[in-house]
Amino acid sequence: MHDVKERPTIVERAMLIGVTLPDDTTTNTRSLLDELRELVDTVGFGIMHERMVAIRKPQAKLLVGSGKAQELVDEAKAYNCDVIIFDNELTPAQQRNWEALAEGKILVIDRQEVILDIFGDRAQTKEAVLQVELARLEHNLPRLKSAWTHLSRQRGGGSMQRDAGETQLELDQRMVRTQISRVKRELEGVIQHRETQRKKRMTVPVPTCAIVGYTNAGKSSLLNKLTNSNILAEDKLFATLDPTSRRCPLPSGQPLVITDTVGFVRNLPHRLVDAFKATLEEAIVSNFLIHVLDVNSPEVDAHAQTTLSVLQELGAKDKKIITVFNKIDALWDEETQADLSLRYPDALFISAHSGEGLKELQDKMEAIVEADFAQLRLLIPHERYDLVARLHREGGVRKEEARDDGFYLVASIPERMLSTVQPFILQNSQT
Ligand SMILES: Nc1nc2c(ncn2[C@@H]2O[C@H](COP(=O)(O)OP(=O)(O)OP(=O)(O)O)[C@@H](O)[C@H]2O)c(=O)[nH]1
Repeated sequence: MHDVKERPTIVERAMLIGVTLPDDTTTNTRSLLDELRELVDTVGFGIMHERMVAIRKPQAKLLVGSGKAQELVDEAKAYNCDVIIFDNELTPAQQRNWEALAEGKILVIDRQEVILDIFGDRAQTKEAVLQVELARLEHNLPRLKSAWTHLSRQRGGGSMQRDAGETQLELDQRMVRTQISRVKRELEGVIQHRETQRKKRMTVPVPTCAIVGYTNAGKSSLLNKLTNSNILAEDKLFATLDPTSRRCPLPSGQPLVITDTVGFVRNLPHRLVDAFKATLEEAIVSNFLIHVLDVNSPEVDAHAQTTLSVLQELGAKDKKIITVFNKIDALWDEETQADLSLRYPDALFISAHSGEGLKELQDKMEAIVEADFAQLRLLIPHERYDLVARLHREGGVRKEEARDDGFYLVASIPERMLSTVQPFILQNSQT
């Protein structure tokens, strides 16, 4: 777009603002800003000043009253801030009004934009990259008149001209709409490809589990720990898995595929829930979930709530969930554990670092797979009793039932034997 011009300074000095309403009882403002602070740190901005503001009623123009807004802008200037970041969501008009109030000298954004930026940096698969691009374009479209479009543009030193004429604005809007259509088309292709891959994977019904939870709870660490403790020879069957999915057989030899998912954050912008559907979709289609919580977080209940409500939005809340409180090695307050055990009676306490509690976790995982994975049943003819004997030797048979027409075995097939027994798998059999 030709209306991009150099911005004189690189944005790096930020003022954080959290606005609360009287009925805002979900969590206290201090912790709201704690989280925003972490997000802003992640994008590499220095935080010069923070303010929490309580208001009675949101104002359409600036969210807070004009007098208060002026006071906050003056503070931002006094602290030499280049950017004001709101924990609250701002409408495009409010964003413009704030920037006008700061005479175009201060960039005004909200946490959604910060999250978009972080997700943009983390997107790895082609689909995730496209999804983030789409979310960003849709976010920018109603803000085109604004002085700046995006943090990364900022950091690169460019920005969008504030005084673009109406015609130029319309041109820009059309261009963004065209880009949106292009990205959507590309996405359709990628999604179709993923579906085909997944169907291929489903032809051998191996149980799957997704690790979900708040950002920084230790999901990736847990996946690594579980995987390292179960080193397995290369298996071509799963060579096409998404990079975040790994084979992770249980100690009994029961095959299992575990997927790491994107970390949740409070008020995950809706367009980002869509954007990361690709990763989260693994949670929807998996057989069960491991919900990881940081035992040391003072906001652990709010985090649990956030994760469960996003799962609900995705239609995955009725799945079996194993709740684990991670980082028990770093817990200094024993009362916390006692209190959490009372409130989350089924939860386990683990440490992805020290390995504490992992055996219990794996036992629970085995129990769920055994109970739920009824479709992995084999019908083996009498004359192939050698195969049944081998399954026994390999520790793979949990239940065996002799039937008139053959042997009926339930679940727990060692991964190395999957291709051997595949012709005998009874798919979707509930009998
Ligand atoms: N003390 C301790 N620290 C842990 C443990 N597990 C993870 N951590 C630390 O917690 C931080 C976050 O861990 P990750 O595994 O990256 O967390 P995540 O949930 O995958 O984070 P996102 O990728 O942001 O969603 C890292 O600094 C880990 O070293 C644990 O059992 N004990």
